Amino acid sequence: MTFPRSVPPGPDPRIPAPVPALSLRGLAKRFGSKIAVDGICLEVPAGSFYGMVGPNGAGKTTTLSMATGLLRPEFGTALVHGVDVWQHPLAAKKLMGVMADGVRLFDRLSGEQLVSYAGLLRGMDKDVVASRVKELLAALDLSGDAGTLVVDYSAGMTKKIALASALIHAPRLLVLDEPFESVDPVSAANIHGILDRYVASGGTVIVSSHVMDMVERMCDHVAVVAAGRVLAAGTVDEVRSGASLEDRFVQLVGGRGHTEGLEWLSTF
Ligand SMILES: Nc1ncnc2c1ncn2[C@@H]1O[C@H](COP(=O)(O)OP(=O)(O)OP(=O)(O)O)[C@@H](O)[C@H]1O
Repeated sequence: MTFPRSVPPGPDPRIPAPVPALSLRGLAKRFGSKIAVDGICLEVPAGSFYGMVGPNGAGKTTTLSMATGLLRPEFGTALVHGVDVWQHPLAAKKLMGVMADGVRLFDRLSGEQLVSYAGLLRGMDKDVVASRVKELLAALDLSGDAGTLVVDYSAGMTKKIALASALIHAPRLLVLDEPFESVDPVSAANIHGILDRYVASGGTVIVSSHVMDMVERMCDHVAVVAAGRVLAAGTVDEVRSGASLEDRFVQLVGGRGHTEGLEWLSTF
């Protein structure tokens, strides 16, 4: 008599593994003697809402800049949906929408002109660009300031117009460095809604943020980065492992700084 053989656990080898939206392999960057990014490896699953958190100077912006073709890595590779960002930058950039932190916009254009320019630069039809610009400005509550020069926008408005420019070509992957900084709560909720819908329809979002609470509410995956390395990465539940993300973050990153030596602050 023969017994049926038990099926070994694990993925079916006949089904190819899904290609991650972003795959970082050993990315590294030094500025002088400062190691900003120390061989970061990260897989961002397609269709995920991925948060990258870390203390000031952790290497988040440097990592995202290397991942999106803005800063050449010293070592390592970045693949967007399997396309090497540094070997095939045009193909990779077609798949991405990027809102970088601290990169200057063409701020002598009006908001409407800037977003239109972003669409036309990507070879989009001008009528499609015009209708999408209108919809994006309305969704981000910027219709009333469509004709205002970006140089005269507030910090939050500038974030929103940069986001509109990143969305205009309907990319498969959105990389947003600090998208909520300076943005008011109503606009933040609007942006959150837009991003949720985008992820629900199959897009992937990566956001860097310092706001743990927001990342915990918004993201399904998170990576904690410090000193240019990934300390923990996975689903939000895996990373926080029963604690709040903020507590887990403090635990991983090494606790709060000491405040001794500031006695003079209470001598007024
Ligand atoms: N252009 C540069 N020249 C010299 N050092 C740099 C440069 N850019 C970044 N660094 C250094 O690299 C390290 C990582 O900086 P990075 O901006 O990537 O951190 P971050 O995690 O984005 O920080 P924050 O949360 O404060 O924005 C820091 O020590 C920073 O001083």
